[in-house]
Amino acid sequence: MDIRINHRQGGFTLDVAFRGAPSGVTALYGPSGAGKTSVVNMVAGLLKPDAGRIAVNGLCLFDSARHIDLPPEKRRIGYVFQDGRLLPHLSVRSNLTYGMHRTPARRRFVKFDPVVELLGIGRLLDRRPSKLSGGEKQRVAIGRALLTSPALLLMDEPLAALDPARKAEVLPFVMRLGREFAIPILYVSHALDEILHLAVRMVLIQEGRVLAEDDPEVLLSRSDLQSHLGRSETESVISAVVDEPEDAFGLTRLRFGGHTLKVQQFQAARGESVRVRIPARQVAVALSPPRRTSFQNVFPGEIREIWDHGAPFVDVRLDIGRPLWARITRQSLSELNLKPGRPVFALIKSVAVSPGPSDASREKEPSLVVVDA
Ligand SMILES: Nc1ncnc2c1ncn2[C@@H]1O[C@H](COP(=O)(O)OP(=O)(O)OP(=O)(O)O)[C@@H](O)[C@H]1O
Repeated sequence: MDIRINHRQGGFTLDVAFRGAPSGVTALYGPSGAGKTSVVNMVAGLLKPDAGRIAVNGLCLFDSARHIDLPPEKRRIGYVFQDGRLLPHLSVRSNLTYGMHRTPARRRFVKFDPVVELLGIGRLLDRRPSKLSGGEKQRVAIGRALLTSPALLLMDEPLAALDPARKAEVLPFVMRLGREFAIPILYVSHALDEILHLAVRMVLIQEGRVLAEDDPEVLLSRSDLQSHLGRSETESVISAVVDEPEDAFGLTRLRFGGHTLKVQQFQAARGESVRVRIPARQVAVALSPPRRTSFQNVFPGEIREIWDHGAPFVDVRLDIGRPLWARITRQSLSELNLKPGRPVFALIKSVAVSPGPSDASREKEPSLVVVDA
């Protein structure tokens, strides 16, 4: 993706540029009113930018300098809206084929049966949308968009209208999309949980501007972005792989950057990719390797940054091969004389594990599992 947009609407100015990931999910994340839907509508061709360029997979959709502005139906884009927008008078099957027949047969690379199977909607084909649950409607809407064989799938908060149970029902299907179809997905959300399940890349947008674009793991480790992430507490996100689903002590062992992280056993397959979320308050710091301790996870590292946000505690960013935040009191900071560059040991207590976006083996519900070790 090559997206560069300048646009004014009322008192709001949009001035964004980002590239996104060539495949998998790129998340557009930001607070309400940041301009996310406007960006997606401009990529879809529903709203015309004042200036800029929008290209996807080598196809130029809009270029103000070259006077290119393809109409929506020529853009090869699938759009999944928050509210599904199925055609009420048509069956599920006809809603699906309606999308398919919009694309000429020679350009169709997404086939009906695999989509129906992937989304688990085979038994719904003869029903009308009014006889579907919210989660089922969204799965059909995703199927309809996919069956247009798009070069890019736009998903604007596709889970936002669903209750937590329906959200958990649909999320695994979206996860599978990203890895089973080589179609890049631009996914709008203001739920970090969703992004950590799905996104290989994250574009942080605020007040019509891109603040940063990177792997979510990297963005979430940056202290300068913490106040823009809408999180109530500092935490680190580390990608890891399941090394041993159940060891001799009934723990699951995860591997990242040469380290082994032991967590309470959860259902996982060896080699599965996961994202581990570690709240800063679950990490302690020691100057020497603690002996005879109940902490299972102790990693050597170095202090990189001390982030003082004016509270009785400070957040310390460690480098243990990956960035890791620890929350300590001001008293500990002073007594241990902690400073950037100082070698230390990180003691991790509790973490939460969720399936990562690149994992192709997991079919289970991806709710976060909170585990202690
Ligand atoms: N037609 C319009 N005319 C004038 N201003 C508009 C118009 N449409 C949207 N805006 C303004 O543009 C800004 C960006 O809106 P947009 O819907 O793109 O944000 P968003 O990040 O998608 O928000 P949300 O998460 O609430 O959907 C907002 O300040 C909005 O009020």
